[in-house]
Amino acid sequence: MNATNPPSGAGVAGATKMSAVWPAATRRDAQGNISFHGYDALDLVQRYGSPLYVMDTDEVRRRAKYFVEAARNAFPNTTTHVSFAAKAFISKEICRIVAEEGMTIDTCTLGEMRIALAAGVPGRRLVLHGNNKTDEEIALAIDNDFAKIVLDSPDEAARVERIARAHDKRAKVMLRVTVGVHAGGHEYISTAHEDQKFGVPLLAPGASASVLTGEYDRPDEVEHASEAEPDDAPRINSLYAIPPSKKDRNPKLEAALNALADGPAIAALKDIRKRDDYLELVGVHSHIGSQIHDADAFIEAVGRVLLLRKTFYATDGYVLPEIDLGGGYSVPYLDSDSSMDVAATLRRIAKAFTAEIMKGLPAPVVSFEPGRFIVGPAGVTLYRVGTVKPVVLSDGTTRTYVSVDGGMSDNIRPALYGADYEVELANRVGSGTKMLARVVGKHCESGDIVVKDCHLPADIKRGDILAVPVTGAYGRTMASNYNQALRPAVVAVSHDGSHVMIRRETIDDLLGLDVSQ
Ligand SMILES: Cc1ncc(COP(=O)(O)O)c(C=O)c1O
Ligand SMILES: N[C@@H](CCCC[NH3+])C(=O)O
Repeated sequence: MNATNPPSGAGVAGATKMSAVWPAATRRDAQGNISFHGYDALDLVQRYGSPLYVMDTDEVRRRAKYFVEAARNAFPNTTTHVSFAAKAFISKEICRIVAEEGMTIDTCTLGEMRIALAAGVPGRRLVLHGNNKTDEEIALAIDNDFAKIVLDSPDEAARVERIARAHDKRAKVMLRVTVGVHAGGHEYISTAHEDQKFGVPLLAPGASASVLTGEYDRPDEVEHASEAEPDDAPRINSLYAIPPSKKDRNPKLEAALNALADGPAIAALKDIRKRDDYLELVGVHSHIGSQIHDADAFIEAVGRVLLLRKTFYATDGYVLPEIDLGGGYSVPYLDSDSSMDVAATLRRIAKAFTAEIMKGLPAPVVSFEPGRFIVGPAGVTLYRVGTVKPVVLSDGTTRTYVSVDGGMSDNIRPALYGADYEVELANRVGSGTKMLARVVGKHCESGDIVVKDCHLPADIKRGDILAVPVTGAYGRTMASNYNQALRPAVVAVSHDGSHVMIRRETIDDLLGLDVSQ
């Protein structure tokens, strides 16, 4: 690797560890310099320019390993797959790192597919998602024998079948379902309620989701459940291997399975099965949202997916080999945020595979698709301070607007979701009492905020370096050229050195796109 400035911060006397929202190898020395694996923020900016995304690749590796092992430990008796959601961050180097740690990679556009393939990740370790895939994307996935193509709407099966037939291949497909669980950090990142664009609903319009909620393992209790009185001939023929007596039937489970049997998801699964020559149905997929803190939402979702699997076995005798439970695992952005215990959450998910819901069926392969959890906390953005402007507020207090050389073009999350971040002066110890400040970008929007409310040293000045942690996910990948800003470089830092992972855009890049005469 291409080592740059000699490590300083981590080794020097007085260097202290930062809070939990910073990559583990971040330190601050007695002079106030923040460093990553010993590489000072100021030196990195001087060498690679500003703004600068810093990606701690050791941290990415550590987090990938952690998730893969947590999944394996939570499900000791079945195969688990963990796929990295490349929409959170993608570069060839990150693809290689997560692949080395045993992950597959989830892509959803031609660009993501081509980068992952260019990294040398074989198609059989790639997944294709997307609610509006092009024929070209589908063809590339089929050509490269992708591990799965996740069908997002009922009509997609016919399209994929047609393209598979043209390539004389059998495509491995999953169906993405919307399980009706509302979860996630913001309305825009919640994906499993009915009124949005992803997936196929489980239940027919008007059917109440309450039929899918609750326990199925307590026949004594459910026997008295008035909404679920068993009728004489259960429609779900193969729910019971041997028809039981009325008293041994599980009316709540039957009600759930009957409702699912009438829903769009089962209809779509049946349709896929009809195309068996060219489509191999490998499972169902559920992703309920992103930045989810509440483990209960995952538990509710997995219960519904398992009920769907059971229903399809009962109606069609087909055992769906795999269930993919998507991503969405939250990370703390602020020192005051609690952090999700992912290993404990995965163990709780495993417990949702109750005896009654699994009865008569082999355990499926269980898959996950974390994005933010793997890369979010591994990234820090460095900015140079420009204009510093105190503004007197209507209550007489002062807020100081600290403008930096980036903004919503390198991190859209505050503007899009109202996301909050921590920020630290990274190149010296400030003096004076801390002042109320707002870190803003250089774009022509008043919503161009980097950190909405923070306290910064009163002597903050032009040329200082600010560091904003937890920007490794959905920063670079959602960056734009608004105001013709040049998207910043991504620099990898690790125990092994620092080097450019993605180069900074140049004015020539911009001019090169404008082909008008
Ligand atoms: C289908 C799918 N899988 C995985 C992810 C990754 O989500 P996260 O980064 O929250 O783990 C997303 C994004 O929300 C997604 O849409
Ligand atoms: N882009 C979002 C999350 C959505 C993830 C993709 N389904 C974020 O920055 O938090």
